[in-house]
Amino acid sequence: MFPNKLYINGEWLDTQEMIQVINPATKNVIGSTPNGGEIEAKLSVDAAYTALKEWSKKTADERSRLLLAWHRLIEEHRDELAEIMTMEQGKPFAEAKGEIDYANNYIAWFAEEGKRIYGETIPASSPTKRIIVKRQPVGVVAAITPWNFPAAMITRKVAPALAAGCTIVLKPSEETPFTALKLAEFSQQAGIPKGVINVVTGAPEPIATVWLRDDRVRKLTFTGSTRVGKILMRGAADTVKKLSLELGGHAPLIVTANANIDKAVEGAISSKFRNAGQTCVCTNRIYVDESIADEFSNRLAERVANLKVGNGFEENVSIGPLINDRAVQKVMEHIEDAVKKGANLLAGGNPLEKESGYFIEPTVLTNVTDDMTCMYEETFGPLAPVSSFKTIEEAIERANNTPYGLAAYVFTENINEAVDISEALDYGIIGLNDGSPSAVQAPFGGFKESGLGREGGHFGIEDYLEVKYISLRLN
Ligand SMILES: NC(=O)c1ccc[n+]([C@@H]2O[C@H](COP(=O)([O-])OP(=O)(O)OC[C@H]3O[C@@H](n4cnc5c(N)ncnc54)[C@H](O)[C@@H]3O)[C@@H](O)[C@H]2O)c1
Ligand SMILES: O=C[C@H](O)CS(=O)(=O)O
Repeated sequence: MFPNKLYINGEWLDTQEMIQVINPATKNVIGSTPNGGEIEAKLSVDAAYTALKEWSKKTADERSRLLLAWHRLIEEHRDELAEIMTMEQGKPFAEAKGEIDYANNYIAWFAEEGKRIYGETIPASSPTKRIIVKRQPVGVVAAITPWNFPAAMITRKVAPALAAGCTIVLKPSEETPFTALKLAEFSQQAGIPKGVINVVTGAPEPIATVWLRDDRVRKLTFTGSTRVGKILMRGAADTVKKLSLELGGHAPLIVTANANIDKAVEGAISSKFRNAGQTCVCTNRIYVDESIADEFSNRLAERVANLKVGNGFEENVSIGPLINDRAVQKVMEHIEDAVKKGANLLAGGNPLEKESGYFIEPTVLTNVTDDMTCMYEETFGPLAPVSSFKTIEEAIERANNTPYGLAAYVFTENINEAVDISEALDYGIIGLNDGSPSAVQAPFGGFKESGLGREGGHFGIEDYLEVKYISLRLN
């Protein structure tokens, strides 16, 4: 079930050292993958660079047909892929199936988008000149991805890269390598030629160092923490690589006095507790108008208390385990810090010894103030801190007071208020009465220290293209 070899140049390779993979719901070892290093990292660039010439010369139709063949295999094996994902990442099986569909929709979207890489002609100032603008593939792309979306964060990069005519070397998270390797297996079965996609599992630093230093790698695309994003940004400078960075977030959710409270509660549940609160766009702090703060908090706590926590394969489980012990500790530190500073615990608040997995109760805190760690540090767990505000201006100022700028949420039934607040928030993604804004058609990405560039939609292929113009002088 679990692929346990690297995928380089169409070959499945072993290494002497292996890295164990744990099921976070049981802490059992479910398999292991090669601990690839410098040698494998260089081999992967050799393969991608060799494959680039043929792959970039294929027509957009040819590349599209191969991407759609890959899409069909993923569709056929959706449940198998979802089972692997729940085993290695922990999310509920239904969420895992949803992620496979979401990931696969990126492949379908970019299989078509590759056919719309248009150029243009520009009127020249001389009658004997013509100016022709072309977009061409960047070249070899290095991709490094996180554990929280083991499929979607990969296809959101691989699909546009291949559609644009690039080839790619990919390092998935050491926590969740199997989904990536299984996707690679299906890409091979789909007929995507050797060297176009290469997957190197292993410790991140040695692999990234080789890729950053290799000037044949012309672009780095990274999804993960802002801390690591900054390390990679510095490393990419030496060879001036193009960069796409999808980094951390700290989403505010604003509920005004004009909100539909039931809609706001459901929006808070979906934006906060998806993937046990382990998404980059999860609500991290909730600001509620003081006139409805108690009513909102009590309804939210009532819903949260009914969320079932457990192994992702159990029926009706909404909250799976966190990815590891450090993640549980971080959430507990945020809860303890807030309570010590005066927050009230309205629901949850404890680790759960279920099957000895990394479980924690979904938690609601009220009477929260901005000096509490959870109000400025990414929690990345099922903790909903609620703070009240007096004026809309105050809410906007507090919501924008962060180095992050990925997602924000606004709940109000007043259209003028909705537009005013949405336009004043410094975030790349605004959920307006919508707790689940992510969509393959839309330009996903953030302001400030949440990243550079956009993934998804027609914006998402631009970052894999170079623009050149040809100045033609006629006789
Ligand atoms: N903006 C987005 O689209 C998005 C999506 C998912 C996750 N994230 C963010 O990712 C974080 C959680 O994911 P994570 O824990 O996997 O993040 P992480 O930064 O710890 O790891 C991400 C990837 O980087 C690798 N890595 C770690 N240290 C590295 C180094 N020194 N050099 C090179 N690579 C290194 C890891 O092996 C992994 O593959 C959160 O901050 C979350 O907000 C952002
Ligand atoms: O964790 C960040 C992902 O981008 C989540 S999603 O795209 O909103 O599903």
